[in-house]
Amino acid sequence: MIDLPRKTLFDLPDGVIYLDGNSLGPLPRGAASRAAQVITDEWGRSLIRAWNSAGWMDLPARVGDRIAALIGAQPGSVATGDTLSVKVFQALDAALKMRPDRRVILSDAGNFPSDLYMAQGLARSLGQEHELRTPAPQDVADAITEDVAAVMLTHVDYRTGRLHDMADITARAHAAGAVMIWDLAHSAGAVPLEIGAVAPEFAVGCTYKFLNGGPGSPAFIHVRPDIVEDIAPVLAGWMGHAAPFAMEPGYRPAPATERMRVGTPPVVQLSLLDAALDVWDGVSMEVVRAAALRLSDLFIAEVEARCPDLALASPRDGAARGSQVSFRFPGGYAAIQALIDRGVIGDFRQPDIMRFGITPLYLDADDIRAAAAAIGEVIGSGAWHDPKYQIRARVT
Ligand SMILES: Cc1ncc(COP(=O)(O)O)c(C=O)c1O
Ligand SMILES: Nc1c(O)cccc1C(=O)C[C@H](N)C(=O)O
Repeated sequence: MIDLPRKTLFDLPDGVIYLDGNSLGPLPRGAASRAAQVITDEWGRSLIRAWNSAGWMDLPARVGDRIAALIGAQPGSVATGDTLSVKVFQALDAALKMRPDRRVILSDAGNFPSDLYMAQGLARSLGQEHELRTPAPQDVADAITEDVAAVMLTHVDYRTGRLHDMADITARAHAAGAVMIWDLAHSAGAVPLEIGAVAPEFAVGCTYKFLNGGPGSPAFIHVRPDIVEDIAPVLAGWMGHAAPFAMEPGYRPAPATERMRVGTPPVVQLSLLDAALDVWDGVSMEVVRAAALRLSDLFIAEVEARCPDLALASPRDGAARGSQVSFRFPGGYAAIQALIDRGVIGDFRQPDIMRFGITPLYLDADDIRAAAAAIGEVIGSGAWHDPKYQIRARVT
């Protein structure tokens, strides 16, 4: 088993402590050279022949199997491609069609906006007969009533890092006759997952956060193998067809989860992701999780000792927290800008959340102490009051 951290596998700029891998993972060294090879050799020299000669055609399924291993799902049960928002839409449409007599989509008020927007858009396209319920995250378990068609939740809350009890909620959903969809955006590569054992009907996620696949890297969708053959995909694209190159006029779904593919795979991004996944070789998710909890507890203690004005927004109990730590602070936006100026990169989420990703693949205790010291300096000195830190960037 390989020890952590694995900093040498990442190309991080000097002088930066990166606490934003929960939004965009850093560049794995192997990914840059693989991109060069795919672009220059495969695309440049092999041209269209590369679909066969460089294995581009098999890439989506191969990468899907590597993700399946990281989320505890069966080989062949994960398809890759598109964006997470698209995968949410596909999963929710399939879930609603599995429960045609029910009209309620249950999510929570902390869910990522795109997931909620997708549910709203889908409901509109289905004639506005469905109701989207969004109780507070801690009230979801009790809100799973027998009129719920689909429970659609993000496992780790993007703002607070609060973790839903996946096994308990899935069991409750199934007991109530509802279909379960988990969004693993902030879980895949962050916490150990046993999707096969927990057995939700669907799990979706992105690969540019803790899986370090790069900006815009493809999303994934897992469909439980025993239901997949009954799914008629709403986005019936040719790459989800049983025989794409037969060019038949009518759609016939591919066997198994491959039917959730839509169009041409993003070959360069998939190749980058494939290379990025090498950093997990020989790494146990349990070891990553234990290290993340140690580092997170240290971070909380160090920040709280220096900054009484920052209020912990994440659960104090590590078992109830994903791989991020968030604090509430009214001047949070400016404080994050001041920290970025000092080489400590975290991010801000409305209305007052300072958010820090804890990623043991490339962070150690010295980084955590240095980051906490910088936070103490920015808050304690009042440096965040500087007008230059109040200017809002387009992407925050
Ligand atoms: C929980 C969650 N769901 C959905 C999304 C949207 O993903 P995408 O922009 O890849 O569609 C994100 C992040 O952007 C997210 O954090
Ligand atoms: N996908 C992003 C993007 O294209 C630009 C900026 C940020 C993102 C993110 O992924 C945000 C992220 N889902 C979050 O938890 O806030």
